[in-house]
Amino acid sequence: MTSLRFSSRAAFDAALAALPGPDLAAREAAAARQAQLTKPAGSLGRLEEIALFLAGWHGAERPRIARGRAVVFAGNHGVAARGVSAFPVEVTAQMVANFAGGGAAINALARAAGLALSVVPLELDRPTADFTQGPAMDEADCLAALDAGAQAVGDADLLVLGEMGIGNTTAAAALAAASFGGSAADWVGPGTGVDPAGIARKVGAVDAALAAHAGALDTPFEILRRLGGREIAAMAGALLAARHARVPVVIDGFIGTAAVAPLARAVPGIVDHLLAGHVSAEPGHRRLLDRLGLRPLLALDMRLGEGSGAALAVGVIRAALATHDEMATFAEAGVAAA
Ligand SMILES: Cc1cc2ncn([C@H]3O[C@H](COP(=O)(O)O)[C@@H](O)[C@H]3O)c2cc1C
Ligand SMILES: O=C(O)c1cccnc1
Repeated sequence: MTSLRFSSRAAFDAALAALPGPDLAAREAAAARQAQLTKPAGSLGRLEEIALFLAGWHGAERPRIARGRAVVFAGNHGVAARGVSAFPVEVTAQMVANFAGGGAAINALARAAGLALSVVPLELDRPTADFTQGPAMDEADCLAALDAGAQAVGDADLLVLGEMGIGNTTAAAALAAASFGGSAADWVGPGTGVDPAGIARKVGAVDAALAAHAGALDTPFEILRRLGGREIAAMAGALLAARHARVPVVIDGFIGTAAVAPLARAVPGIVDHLLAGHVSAEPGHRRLLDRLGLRPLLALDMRLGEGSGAALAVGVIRAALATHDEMATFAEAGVAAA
């Protein structure tokens, strides 16, 4: 269980500055076991790396996922009023109702992956401010969202982070640009499917935001607060709290990855307990994963969000642990080693 609370900006900064690492002895023991399994060394490729990753964060030679959980955070964005999405803002709340009814893609994918699902709507009736005009959130708002994220980790032993928020690919592009530089056009993409005029409005919004906040985007907290949204800050809070509880996290698409960007710019090692579930079709996503040094597990041309690609990748993660746990060693099976 995580007990981390983001009661102040200083508490957030302190949590980011003191990240625990994995249990290296457990990781070593898992590597020693891998070397004895009945296969040429390295032949299971990244499945072997995933098993070692889980071993380190779970502190177990043979890690198991018993309490996998997907959490979908939802928030509304003032910048959506600038015509940056193909869909109206009402869809955020309507999709939250759909999640509750079990009818969204993430419901089906979480069930298929054996994940519990929680949905956390964050003040949908009170959109964040339009960040082209000023900060998206005040300090208390941003802290409340970070804290909602931390509380959602619960007793999960693998956490999938998802989001729902009409307009949030524009916020994600702004976060990526503020964290890693480049022009707005480098990070903006079609999102839900805007036309070229919509892309131009998105680029205009991101450029306006970068100009409006120039000189003030100097810390992870300020980047999140000024350019993020509640669901994005909640994902950041969740992954930071998960780190302190040594819970590995699977991130999803462009928006979920953008939540990591401000933290990683200041503390690159924040990505060490993360797996990138997939690379989405949103063009900025691959670029952002590259900047973070994360290699996606899947590439299926998905561009949905909700945690959908990350939930799908849990099947690969479970398979990696199954081989690690269930395969016989050379000695057990009487197979001649190299
Ligand atoms: C029905 C529907 C379900 C979704 N589920 C996730 N998203 C995705 O689309 C939104 C981001 O795209 P944009 O920035 O273009 O608004 C986010 O809510 C994201 O999760 C959805 C979008 C729609 C329309
Ligand atoms: O990359 C994503 O997750 C994504 C892309 C487009 C729209 N919603 C989400």
